[in-house]
Amino acid sequence: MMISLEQTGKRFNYDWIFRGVTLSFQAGERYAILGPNGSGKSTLLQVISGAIQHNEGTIQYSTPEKPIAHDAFFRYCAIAAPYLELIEEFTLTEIIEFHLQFKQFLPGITPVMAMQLVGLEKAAGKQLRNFSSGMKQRIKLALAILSDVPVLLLDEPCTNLDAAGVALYQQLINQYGGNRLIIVSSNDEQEYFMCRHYIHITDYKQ
Ligand SMILES: Nc1ncnc2c1ncn2[C@@H]1O[C@H](COP(=O)(O)OP(=O)(O)OP(=O)(O)O)[C@@H](O)[C@H]1O
Repeated sequence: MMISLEQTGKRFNYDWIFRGVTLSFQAGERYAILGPNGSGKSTLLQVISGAIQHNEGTIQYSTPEKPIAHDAFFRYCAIAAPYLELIEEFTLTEIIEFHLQFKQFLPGITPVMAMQLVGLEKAAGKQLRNFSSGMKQRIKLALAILSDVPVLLLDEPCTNLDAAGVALYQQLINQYGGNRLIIVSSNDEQEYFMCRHYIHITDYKQ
């Protein structure tokens, strides 16, 4: 999967958050979107995901075989982000079952394994409303990283994680990141440790 932005810009009301973004995200590569609080990292990631509409320029998604329509891209990507809420009424087992109605796990990964990989197997029957914020973040990461999709979009992936949680995140990426396109929005090196390409959002302020 390749994602190409050409002179892409996003504004809220009269404020341009970024303009003139011309970038190509290549299959198998790992990118970090960097910048201070409020600079627009998360907005750029959401524009890339198609969750919010850009105001100028273009975004194109393609595989080596064919272009991917904007309204089909969601099938090819998994997202973990602070603003994406889990359904609090579900138990951990139920949220995994629900997730698997839309996305498959990587080959060989079972729901029980997914829980074990993030240290939550004992909480299988517990309602998510009773999980701590760090436990919820572990679930979001497992659901995203273990999904069998070619693109991972991670917004501040270590939000609410303690040191053990950060280590788990890094282990999940190392073990299951594979040859996928990964884009991380972050200002914490522990979150983008695996990235070789850096995008500084402040380069796109006009
Ligand atoms: N829906 C919206 N309406 C108006 N302004 C918005 C909206 N969403 C974001 N913004 C503004 O866009 C700017 C960029 O926000 P964004 O969340 O992308 O920053 P960020 O770099 O991810 O910040 P942080 O590091 O704090 O997460 C901020 O000034 C924010 O207030």
